[in-house]
Amino acid sequence: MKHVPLTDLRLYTQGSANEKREFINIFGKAIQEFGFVKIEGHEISHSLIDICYDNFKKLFSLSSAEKVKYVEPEGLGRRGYVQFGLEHAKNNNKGDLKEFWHVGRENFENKDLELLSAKNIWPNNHFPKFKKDILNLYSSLDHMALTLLTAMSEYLGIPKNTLSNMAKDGNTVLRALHYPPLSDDQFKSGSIRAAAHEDINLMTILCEATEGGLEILTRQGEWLEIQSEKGQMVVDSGDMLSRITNEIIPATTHRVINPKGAKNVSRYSMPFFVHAYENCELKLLENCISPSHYAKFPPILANEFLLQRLKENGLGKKL
Ligand SMILES: O=C(O)CCC(=O)C(=O)O
Ligand SMILES: [Fe+2]
Repeated sequence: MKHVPLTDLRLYTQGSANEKREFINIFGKAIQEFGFVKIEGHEISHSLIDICYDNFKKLFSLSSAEKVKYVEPEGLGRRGYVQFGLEHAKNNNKGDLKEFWHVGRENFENKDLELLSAKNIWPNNHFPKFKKDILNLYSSLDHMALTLLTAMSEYLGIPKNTLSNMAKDGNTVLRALHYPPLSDDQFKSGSIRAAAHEDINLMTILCEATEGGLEILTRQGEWLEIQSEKGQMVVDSGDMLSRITNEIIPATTHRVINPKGAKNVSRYSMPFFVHAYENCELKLLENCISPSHYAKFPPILANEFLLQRLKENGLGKKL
């Protein structure tokens, strides 16, 4: 397969029983066997995505001195601004050529989880509509994520709300990324925009990026570019889903390469990292159990797993 499979979410949300089954199979198989899938027919408006990109472009164009005012005091980068070059892929000490901003959940059904959650950091009042626009996109993506996790549970043959219940009130983050144009020195440094990595979370939904550069490592070991097209979301699964499914749904390695030649412009992207709620126990799903895997994947709380992984990515240090 040389192309990322494409499917239409309306088959699942509005289709007949057969169409629902068709979606579940295409979606599940694509994630399991290919690693990534493109989804059209979702309800997230293109104009909302554009509005959010405009907001973030303005934010990233502030001076560094202004932006560092929005760094999370604990230095974990869970919310607010994370400086250029700070995050790196696990087992890679070269910082990625990117800066980013994280927005977390504001509306919780379970108030205990709200108390546990890191608080969002909002830019000052030069950005009057920022919060409203971004939270609007957050809740649309959250809704889509719960639908996709329901379909994934059906694919795995487990009760259909198993995965969506884990992500309800989840510690999910919208990440807005800015990859600035690169200097000659940066080109020569050997760093790339985002080095090869797997996502930490259950599932990631990527809004279409403003430029190309995203590549996935196919199961045959080749890098394959993913073009994002208008109206399509790109979806992949992360380490948390891999862990609880006993690697039946592996996390797929991907990266963002540097622009080639003269096309040295900024790239913006907005992945939505779907996480389990903070004190959710990540344990092997019932029908994925094989006794020999318990030693490899002992149960762990979602937040503990996240903190462990953030540190491995260079984000655990106090600044
Ligand atoms: O910028 C992109 O298209 C992907 C970013 C990514 O993989 C990540 O931040 O985990
Ligand atoms: Fe990623």
